[in-house]
Amino acid sequence: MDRIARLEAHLRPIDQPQVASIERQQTAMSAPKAKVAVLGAGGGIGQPLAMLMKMNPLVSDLSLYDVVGTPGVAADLAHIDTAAKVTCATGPEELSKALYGCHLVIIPAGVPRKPGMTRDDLFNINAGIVQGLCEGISKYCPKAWVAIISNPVNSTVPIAAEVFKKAGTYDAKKLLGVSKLDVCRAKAFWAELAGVIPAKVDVPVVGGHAGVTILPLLSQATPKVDLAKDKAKALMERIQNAGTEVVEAKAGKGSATLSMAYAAAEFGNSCLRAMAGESNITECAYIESNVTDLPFFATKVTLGPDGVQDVGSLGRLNELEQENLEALKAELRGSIQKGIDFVASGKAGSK
Ligand SMILES: NC(=O)C1=CN([C@@H]2O[C@H](COP(=O)(O)OP(=O)(O)OC[C@H]3O[C@@H](n4cnc5c(N)ncnc54)[C@H](O)[C@@H]3O)[C@@H](O)[C@H]2O)C=CC1
Ligand SMILES: O=C([O-])CC(=O)C(=O)O
Repeated sequence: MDRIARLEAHLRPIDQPQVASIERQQTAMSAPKAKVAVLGAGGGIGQPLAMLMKMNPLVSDLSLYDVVGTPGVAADLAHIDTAAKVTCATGPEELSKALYGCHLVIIPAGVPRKPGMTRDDLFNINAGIVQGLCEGISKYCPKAWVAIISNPVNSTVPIAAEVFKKAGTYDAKKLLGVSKLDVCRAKAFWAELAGVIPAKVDVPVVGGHAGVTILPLLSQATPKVDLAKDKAKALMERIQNAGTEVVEAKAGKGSATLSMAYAAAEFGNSCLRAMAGESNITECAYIESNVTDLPFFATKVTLGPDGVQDVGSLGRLNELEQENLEALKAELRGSIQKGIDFVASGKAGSK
């Protein structure tokens, strides 16, 4: 190769993948550093969620925790050439290591449904798991935002609140039940109906995260689609039963994992963007609320640097939605109380 050819080779413009990789690294370098923990990282949701968080440039440290299987997931993810540094911890004696210094903790730990079960049937196992993990959070990262995926969300979020209250670390603005998958489903189904791409769709979903407590506000969906009452009712029921649709299709092999991982990664990204000071970040989330007479309720919220900044109102409901709102209250109230009573009873010992 002569001198000119060597010089040309040296000056050859870098290719697209290289540019993308450099841009990712630059974004990550200029972004605030966030440590994110996934508790239940070895599971059906935990693994793809951990991968999606590994790809998020706002994450500097990704902490993977589970009672089993974490080293394999961590070794695997550590070979992805993104900036987030992966660490892993296994079992309660390593929980402190997993949580120390975390800004955001996402919890998909616990058992999933099998066909024929309700989410509430998971309470007996998952309530204690969430309680134990939240006791750890109150000790090792009491200022972290906490996003709870473990079912039954209608009860596990009140459980977390009670644990934090007992420990004196409760900040209602930073405790978020992840109901985003209901919004993803509502958007996917509405987009099909409206004949547009889901990115152009908005559908608020309020209430809770189980059966009839899931209340999609189709009258407020955009773009507008004129739906007869029976069609709107059928679509509302499809959204309410969408989790069961997946449980049945998986026929005993668990519940939604990939769509949930996607929803949680998007939700986590919103939390990190808000934490970093970006404004106008909105999500639907199940939080402590005074929008209704129930102590916890999912609505649209605006996230700010310190957690929930504004809680959206319900807006105008049509007759069908108003009927459903009244109908869901008894079940949701019962699930909330069940969570509160569980912690008060001291049934699950602290770890
Ligand atoms: N909020 C929502 O929209 C959704 C919630 N879920 C819920 O998410 C939970 C997890 O579902 P999958 O990932 O499919 O279940 P999975 O069984 O595949 O994974 C759960 C993981 O949690 C781990 N785990 C159990 N006890 C633990 C503890 N004490 N500390 C840390 N990790 C622990 C298990 O070892 C396992 O790796 C279930 O409760 C499910 O109902 C599922 C889909 C949607
Ligand atoms: O249905 C389940 O058990 C899991 C879940 O919460 C969902 O997919 O919405």
